[in-house]
Amino acid sequence: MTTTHDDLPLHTSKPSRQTTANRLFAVVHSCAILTLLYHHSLSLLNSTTATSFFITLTFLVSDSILAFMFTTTQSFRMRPIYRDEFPENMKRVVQELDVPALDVFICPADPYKEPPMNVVNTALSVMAYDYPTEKLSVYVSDDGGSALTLFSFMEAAKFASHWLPFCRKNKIVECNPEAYFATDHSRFYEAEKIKDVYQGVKVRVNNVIEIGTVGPEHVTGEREIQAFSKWTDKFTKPDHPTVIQVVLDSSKDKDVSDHLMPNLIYVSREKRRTSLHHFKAGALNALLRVSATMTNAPIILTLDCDTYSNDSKTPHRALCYLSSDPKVGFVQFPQRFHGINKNDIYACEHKRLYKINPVGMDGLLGPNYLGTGTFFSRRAFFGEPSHLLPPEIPQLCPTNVVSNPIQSPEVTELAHRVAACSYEISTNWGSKIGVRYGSLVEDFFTGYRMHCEGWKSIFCHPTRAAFYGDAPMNLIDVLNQNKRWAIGDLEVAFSKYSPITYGTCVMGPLMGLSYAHYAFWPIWSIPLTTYAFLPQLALFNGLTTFPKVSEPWFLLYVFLFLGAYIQDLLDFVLAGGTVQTWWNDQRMWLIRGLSSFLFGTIEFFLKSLGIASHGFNVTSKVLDDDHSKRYEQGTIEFGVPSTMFVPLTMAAIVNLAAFAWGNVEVFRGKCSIEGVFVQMFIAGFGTMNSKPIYEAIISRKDKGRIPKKTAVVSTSLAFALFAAAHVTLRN
Ligand SMILES: O=c1ccn([C@@H]2O[C@H](COP(=O)(O)OP(=O)(O)O[C@H]3O[C@H](CO)[C@@H](O)[C@H](O)[C@H]3O)[C@@H](O)[C@H]2O)c(=O)[nH]1
Ligand SMILES: [Mn+2]
Repeated sequence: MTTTHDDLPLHTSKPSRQTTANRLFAVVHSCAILTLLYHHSLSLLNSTTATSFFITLTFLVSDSILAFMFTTTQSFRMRPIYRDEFPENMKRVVQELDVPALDVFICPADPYKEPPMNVVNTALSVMAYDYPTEKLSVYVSDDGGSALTLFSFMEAAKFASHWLPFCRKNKIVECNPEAYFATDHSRFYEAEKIKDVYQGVKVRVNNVIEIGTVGPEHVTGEREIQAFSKWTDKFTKPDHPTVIQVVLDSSKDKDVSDHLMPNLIYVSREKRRTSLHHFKAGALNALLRVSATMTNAPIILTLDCDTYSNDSKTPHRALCYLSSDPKVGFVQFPQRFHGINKNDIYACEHKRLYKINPVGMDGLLGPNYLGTGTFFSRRAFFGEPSHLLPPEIPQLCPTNVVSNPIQSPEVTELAHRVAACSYEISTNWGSKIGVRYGSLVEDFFTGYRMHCEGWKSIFCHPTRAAFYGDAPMNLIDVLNQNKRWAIGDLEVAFSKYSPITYGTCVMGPLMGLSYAHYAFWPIWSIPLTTYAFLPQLALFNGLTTFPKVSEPWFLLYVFLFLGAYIQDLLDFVLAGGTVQTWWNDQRMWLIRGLSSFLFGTIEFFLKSLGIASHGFNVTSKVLDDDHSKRYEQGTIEFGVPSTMFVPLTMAAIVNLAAFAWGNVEVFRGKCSIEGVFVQMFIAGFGTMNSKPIYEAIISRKDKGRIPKKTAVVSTSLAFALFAAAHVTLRN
């Protein structure tokens, strides 16, 4: 493929203008941190009582963790770069005949948490890519093993025969029908007609979902009967045979304008209770193999079931990079979300994770794999760039050319063989080939291992979002999702591939630190928990734990606090955020620290000791109306009783009590504001951040308030904590 034309560049890049300021600040802030740690060490040596020794030690440990996290964040600030790509040049340089084939993988897992109609829309949005149809195949891996999902796809295929020619003819860029019909579509006279067809599909699909089974009246053709015959009485989600159904075959299925349609293949890999199936990682590996037997496209796009395409030209953008450097293993688009409320109360936009940090890593070896919106070179799943690691059978090799039609008996037989749950036994799948097992954040771990093998990646973030997905819209969902991530991160942090040791040795310190930043993400919980309770409890017991306002050390604290917070704010605002969303973002960071990270860390260690086990809890993508309204208004939803809310509520109570107590003591002249200023400030800051919690306990009457049980347990535990502190701190 010819890709380099001097006068037609495919992409350019330029370093961020902030780089110099970032580096300077890193030096100054590091000096300040070192000074603080020195100060703590001195106090530790000079401590006279057991209590002051204990308190100083706790601050030393907490601040060392903050210092470590600060160091890891610097890796994102040393060499951020911005890229631009020119897909229109790509089109000029490469003949349509020469573009590589593209296999798209979509992974749904639960038809109730992930409405099939939305999954179908994701598929339709990519089937309508502005890409040669015969080169495009869409594979759906249904981990829910649900006939409802297959039924939805069969309906979708019929609708596709109207939708695809409509998009092509009218050059539609937003090809998710739901999103498209929600916008003004009056420009095209046939749009209304197609919308009716779409509504019909939606009604039929939602009916079937409501009833819960695909009744015989829906199964008419021979093909359908055969496909649904697999769902016998013995067929259950965790235990069932493989189902592979070619829903559309690009060699014969035509749309209403007599144009061929892309392949659409439904796969539900075999599952048995007796074998591990590795969640989404396993699903992706099954798709890697099944697709190899059918199309074996050199380019693969992986999508979560909710991530639909918002721009039909995206593949050409990705090709600008994939075709110009064989060492590029994947091109990552940012995760962006639709339907987030105005000030993003749950900080689900994850500006740092999905925008600021990837730009930083892009100047190094490239961003980490974010799980969705990623164009891979198939080759990257099979060993280092310079050394292909061949799979156990030649048909799965990325260089293999498939010669049989996708519905031929040979292909069908082989596809079933490689989708079997015993297939991976004593192979390299999951360890050296494909998506890697061993972490609940398979995306993070896999991208990391690829970078270690010498692959590069690219962060591609055009102004028009390439994809949109669903963010969790409920506090408990957010916390559970983040807890899953926390566990997965620690699995990487404490594996033999720990980024801090293995990673830094293989990829160099900056990449190693970038990955360490995520792998050790949950340890934020240690300093955050310390600062949420210790200064406050000390204040209650008349202990001063920070320098007086008049002491020079006080200025150090001011500098460190303001420096970190202002830099965070600036980064956030420069990346397009507002001050209000930033405030919510920092509050969610505190909330996660006291819930997801804390519980994730505990669960991880319990699991390491063999006491507990954990799985991939799929995030729900649906909301009821009542709750949706509260979400729109920006009210935090608690609602369900959960132990994860307990430390949060306790912290809210302790901070408020300490802040009030401090004020009383100062007013009564029992202590000087000079001495307790920092403690009062922290307690006041905690109180300010806890406002939604007080409301959720006291004034709210809706279903989203903190359940009585959680409130009572938290209050009792807060009292127990006061008592314990009284005994230990007052000596
Ligand atoms: O056993 C499973 C569990 C999940 N999924 C699918 O994986 C995707 C992501 O699941 P979701 O519940 O939406 O998790 P999130 O935390 O929102 O996902 C982020 O984090 C995951 C790792 O924890 C990555 O896999 C995702 O790509 C990334 O978007 C969805 O399409 C699921 O249907 C499966 O295919 N099989
Ligand atoms: Mn998701």
